[in-house]
Amino acid sequence: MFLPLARDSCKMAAVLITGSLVVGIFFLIAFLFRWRKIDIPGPKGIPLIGNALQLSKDLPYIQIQEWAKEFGNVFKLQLFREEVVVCSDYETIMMTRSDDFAGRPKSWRFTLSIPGGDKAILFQDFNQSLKLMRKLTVRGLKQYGEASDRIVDISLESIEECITEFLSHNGEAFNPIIPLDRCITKFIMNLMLGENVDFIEDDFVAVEKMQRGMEHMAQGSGQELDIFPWLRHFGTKSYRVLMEMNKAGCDSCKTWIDRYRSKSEESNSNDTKSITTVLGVLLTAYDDGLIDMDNVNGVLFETAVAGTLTTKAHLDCFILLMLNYPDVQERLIAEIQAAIPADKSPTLADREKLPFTEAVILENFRFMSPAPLGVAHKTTCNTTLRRYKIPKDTQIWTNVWAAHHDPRYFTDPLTFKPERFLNSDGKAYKLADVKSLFPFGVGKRSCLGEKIGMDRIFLFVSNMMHRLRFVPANKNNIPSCDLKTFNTAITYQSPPFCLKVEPLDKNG
Ligand code: HEM
Repeated sequence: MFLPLARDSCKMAAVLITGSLVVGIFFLIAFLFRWRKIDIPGPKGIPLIGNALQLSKDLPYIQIQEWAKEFGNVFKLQLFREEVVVCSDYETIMMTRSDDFAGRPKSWRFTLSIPGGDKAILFQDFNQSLKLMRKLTVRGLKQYGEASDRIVDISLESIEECITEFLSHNGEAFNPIIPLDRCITKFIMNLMLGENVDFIEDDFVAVEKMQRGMEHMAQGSGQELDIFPWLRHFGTKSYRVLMEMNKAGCDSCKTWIDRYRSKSEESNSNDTKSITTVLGVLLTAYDDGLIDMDNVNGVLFETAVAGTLTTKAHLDCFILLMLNYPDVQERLIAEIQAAIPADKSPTLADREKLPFTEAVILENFRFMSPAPLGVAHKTTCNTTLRRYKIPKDTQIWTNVWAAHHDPRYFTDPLTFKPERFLNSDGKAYKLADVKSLFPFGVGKRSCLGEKIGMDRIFLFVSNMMHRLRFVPANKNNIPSCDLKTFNTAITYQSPPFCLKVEPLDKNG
């Protein structure tokens, strides 16, 4: 009685299992191939992987510029399951300024590794919470009015320390990157915590760890978690590394908050909770129940990283440019020495007197484009770009480097030529006037540290060139400022190099 029934059930089970497997495989293939949904031309990729392996890891912006020549200034890349729309010229990039393009794609590797995940700014999607976090951070950075003088003071203090360290080598060769890094990090720490909270060696080590972690991820480490987020449930090695990064970041943020709070209590006042520090503003919002600790940690982490890596890339390149273009350096020195007395330090009020200095800074921004591919955006609704329909949630990349090297806007674009930013009266253009130059991004997600970044770079360049001259350690082997020799990971990192400095006396 039971035997035929058992055989039937076995058959039934076999049919069900096979059927489920077939359906499962079908859905898996459909999921992996994700049938093309955006009708835009682009380079042909290989099944499953798309163009991921064709995209140069070190020079993606140059590779993308080459594809743009073949497929146009709006084209599509397929990166595993993800379709990415790339904009490669000034006009198209300007079209992405609207709210339609102000989202951020979800990146699991960044979300997992950053304290607060995507609840801060850089990786948060376009929503009310982002607007609040941007507003609070801008208030904390306080870049205007009297607070701007404070930024100059703390900036000059860290630059002075860097100059002293450079000069302490007494004409011997040294690697400038560590003192430079320290100068930039100390400034950002002061902005975040206030000058009352001491900057200690551990802070420098912590920020450096955060920077390295971000660079590794930007270069692809943990990428498989973006493609297959479910892998995180299996505790893979990448996942564990990202979680360690997250923990280290949270520990540093906690230390900073504890130090800040105890300084507040020590002085028995609200002095350190002043609205002119990023952490002060965030903690007030936290205490008022407007935001949670993930928001606070996330902004601390992002300010520490976004505020240092980009400035460092720019200044690192500036030093290399001075070694490679000694005529430009001599003209800079001559301008600064003539305009600023030897016993004074250049300040922001001296900008008008230093047009060539301003032009060198703009040309450095154009020449190197510190974030050559910007930071990926995402469409917030179904929209259009030129003649193409772009669905909601599509990733958008902007090739800022290509736009900054477009011969229609910048003649002889591969040459470093600061004069291009001087008008016929010898005055420098302002960044806001040069529409085709946008190193800080465009639209609703543009950099909120733009003013601080610009002021700080001006103070660094003018004060350095007021006090010293950069000289190659070996005149027959000058370190290259060719970006092809640099690592690219959101921003650049030059290979290590050495130089000498000469102090400038009153006559330069
Ligand atoms: C040379 C200096 C700097 C450069 C070239 C630079 C460049 C950029 C770029 C290209 C973006 C992406 C814009 C986009 O998505 O369209 C960005 C975003 C951002 N930057 Fe900067 N940055 C600099 C300095 C700073 C500083 C000093 C801070 C903070 C103190 C800062 C904080 C941020 C933040 C929080 C974002 C995210 C904005 C958002 O997603 O809404 N940056 N920056």
